[in-house]
Amino acid sequence: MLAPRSYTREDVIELQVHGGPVCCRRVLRAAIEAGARPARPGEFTLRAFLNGRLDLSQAESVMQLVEARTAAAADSALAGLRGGVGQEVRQIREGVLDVLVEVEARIDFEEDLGPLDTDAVKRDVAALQRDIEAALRTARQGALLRNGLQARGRRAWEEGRRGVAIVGRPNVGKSSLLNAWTRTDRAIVTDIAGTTRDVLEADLVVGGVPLTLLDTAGIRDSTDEVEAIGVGRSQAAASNADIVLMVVDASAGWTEADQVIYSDLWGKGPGTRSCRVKGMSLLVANKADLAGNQEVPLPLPVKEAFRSVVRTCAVSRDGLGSLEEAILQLAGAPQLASGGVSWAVNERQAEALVRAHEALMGVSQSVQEGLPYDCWTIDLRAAAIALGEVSGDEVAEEVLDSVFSRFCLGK
Ligand SMILES: Nc1nc2c(ncn2[C@@H]2O[C@H](COP(=O)(O)OP(=O)(O)OP(=O)(O)O)[C@@H](O)[C@H]2O)c(=O)[nH]1
Ligand SMILES: [Mg+2]
Repeated sequence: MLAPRSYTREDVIELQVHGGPVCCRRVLRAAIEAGARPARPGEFTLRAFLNGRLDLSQAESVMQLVEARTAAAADSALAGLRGGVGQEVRQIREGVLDVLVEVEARIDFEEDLGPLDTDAVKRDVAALQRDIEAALRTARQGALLRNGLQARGRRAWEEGRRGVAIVGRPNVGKSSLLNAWTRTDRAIVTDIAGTTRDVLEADLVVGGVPLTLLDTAGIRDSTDEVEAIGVGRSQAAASNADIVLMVVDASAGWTEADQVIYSDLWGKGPGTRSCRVKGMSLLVANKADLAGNQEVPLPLPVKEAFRSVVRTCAVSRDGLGSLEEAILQLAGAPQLASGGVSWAVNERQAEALVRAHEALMGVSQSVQEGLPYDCWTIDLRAAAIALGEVSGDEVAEEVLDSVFSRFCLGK
């Protein structure tokens, strides 16, 4: 007799995914025919099988099949196919496999198992989609960091390439910030509102990440033709930037003019359809030296729109360190430094995450439309395979081929 615990849950799942539905059902059927019995009534699922709650003492041939697959999984591990794994993605994949197992077991054994809890499947799939979205966000942050937050040349940002845009109403100190930050006097600074007329760029390296700062014309309604063109360019820079720093005057607080700019650029807030800013947003309360210790009181939606508020004084350069920290934080640099997202900066992997997400959309649709379980499992399997490509759990084709030719599983 083979001890049921001589294989791991993961091994059987490997069998489940790569052996395909036929193989998986064969294993379950063989187990049942060989006399496997559930320890709890009604628990005649592959999950019970995995958790050792099916009595498999009679099912020796089944265990041999399982062990054959286990050997294949071990082969692939030896071949280094699991190197550089993203733990988050592996967990998502396991979630997908759990759903797959549940659905697949119903294909042949619904009468033993009772109906599938469709609502639970919907909930699980939606949660898995959210997890993938989070992983994608991390991936994009990684890509952002790797490529740098750059925009080279005016044409570059006009064409949609991006950087860190400094926007706000006239005279709040945007140009002074650029000068202080880059330790230059590139931008003209005066106390006349409307000094800056055009987008001005300066390159900077922050924590190893190259940034292109874009100083912009103060945004306001203007009858001056040149200024109005400049304002249009400020708005375009804000919509295309990876990060938008909205600068306000800390000593004046949140003014009506700030609110007008906010509503124009952020609409009903980040992520809403009315929002023109696609990048991440930070609020900079400049002229902190004139504001004492007073915080800038902000309307709640504004507070929620900006991940953080940084106080600066462009004259003394105070607060620039905190500003740099906040930017690196936004760009995901701390995780990158600790190795957490190093897996995520690969375009191919991000593409696989998108594929997994699309496959799960397919599952939701199949559930919604009441399509047969076979349709659900096709997409669930596609999602698992795409995620496996990222986590390194996907075994190479040639390994599978050799397994099929050696053991004739599932075909
Ligand atoms: N006390 C104080 N004054 C500042 C600070 N930052 C800028 N200023 C002054 O504010 C005035 C406007 O500064 P700018 O940098 O030209 O402002 P801007 O936002 O670029 O203005 P526009 O180009 O007109 O949109 C100048 O007189 C600066 O010296 C600061 O942190 N503290
Ligand atoms: Mg200026």
